[in-house]
Amino acid sequence: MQITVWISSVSFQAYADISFESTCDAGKGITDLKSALQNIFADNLVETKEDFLKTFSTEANCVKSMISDGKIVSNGLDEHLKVDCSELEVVRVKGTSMGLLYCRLVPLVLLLVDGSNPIDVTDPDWEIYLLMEKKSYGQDNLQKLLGFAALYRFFHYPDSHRLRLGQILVFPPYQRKGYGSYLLQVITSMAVADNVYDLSIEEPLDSLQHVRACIDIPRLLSLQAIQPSLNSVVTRLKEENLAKRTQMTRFSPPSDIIEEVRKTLKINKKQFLQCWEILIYLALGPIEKYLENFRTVVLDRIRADVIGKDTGAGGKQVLEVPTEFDSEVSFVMFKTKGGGDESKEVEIEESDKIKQEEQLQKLVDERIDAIKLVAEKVCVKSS
Ligand SMILES: CC(=O)SCCNC(=O)CCNC(=O)[C@H](O)C(C)(C)COP(=O)(O)OP(=O)(O)OC[C@H]1O[C@@H](n2cnc3c(N)ncnc32)[C@H](O)[C@@H]1OP(=O)(O)O
Repeated sequence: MQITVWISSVSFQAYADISFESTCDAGKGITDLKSALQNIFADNLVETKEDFLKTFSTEANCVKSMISDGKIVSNGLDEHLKVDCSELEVVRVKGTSMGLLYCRLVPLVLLLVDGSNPIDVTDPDWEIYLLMEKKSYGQDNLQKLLGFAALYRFFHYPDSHRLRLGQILVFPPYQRKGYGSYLLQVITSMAVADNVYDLSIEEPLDSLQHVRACIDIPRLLSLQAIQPSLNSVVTRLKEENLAKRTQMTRFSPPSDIIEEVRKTLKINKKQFLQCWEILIYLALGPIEKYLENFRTVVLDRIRADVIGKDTGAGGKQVLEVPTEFDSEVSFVMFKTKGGGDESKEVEIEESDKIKQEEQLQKLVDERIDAIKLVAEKVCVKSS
């Protein structure tokens, strides 16, 4: 059996072409493909190929009409971009028009955004940002939708808002051409212009985190306020030998700098701490001489994040332990020797310690690889 699903890049309606040589019950009943497809595509599934083909003309202007009350938010962006932004436009839509359009995009969210659930289109605090290509094709002044991002606006006491990006998708034919970076840059600039409290991203995948860091690092590099703290960390790392340290050292930025970064660039603390490591890496360049010290900084931070959490209660401690499997379900429970809060000593087998240390080292390697990728990209951009 072969199932080919066609999705129109004009109307986002779909047609499923199902072909098979024969049917065979084998006592288990015949799988109801229609309801399985319906769960994903809902009303977007067109019954016949003929009707599907017709939608290319009947629905040619559907996106345009659904976003007619949208607001263009991309004007005035002047960053270095891989794409020609004169042909692009980001349009913000909310309310009913957003709901109508988003319902057409839900199948793509379910199929292409890992672990994502559709947003609640009846909640007025959701807004979507559509990445449109303005180019006209021949006589037709079609607007092509290349991707979108869904953002939630939270109230922040007493008089501000926080923006949280819940979903971003650049449609497969347009991925890795710089469109995702463009869309995220527009959203970032808008967060600054609107003076929101901060901009965060809900459980970003590594690929998105990379794009985000490539945007935030140049912005941070041009913020003078962070330089003195960064220089003092870098000087210490160049002068000290951390292999001889007697206790874990944190090289985090001071809290007033974290606050300044949030206020000026709308980068939240979690993201700034991620970027801080990349900034240190860049400032240590050429890194080879200081790589061991840098590894120690990353190791200590990861160790504190993963193991340092004091979750003990009633003599028990639950430690998150990274594994090859789903990180959310990987943990170990220890019982403290004293049975009370006063004792933090845990009964931990020597072999477990070795395993844990290996896993930590693996996380450090992965993190340093990710940092290198961003550093290379940022250096190419600025040269
Ligand atoms: C909160 C969430 O929504 S998390 C889920 C994020 N969304 C998804 O995963 C859906 C599928 N993916 C996408 O829609 C897109 O690939 C996005 C949104 C992640 C990025 O958009 P793109 O237009 O592809 O990004 P762009 O072309 O600007 O890429 C910038 C860099 O990111 C890196 N990158 C992009 N995709 C990937 C990937 N899948 N794996 C590793 N690196 C990647 C590349 O290094 C790329 O640039 P380079 O090739 O020039 O080095």
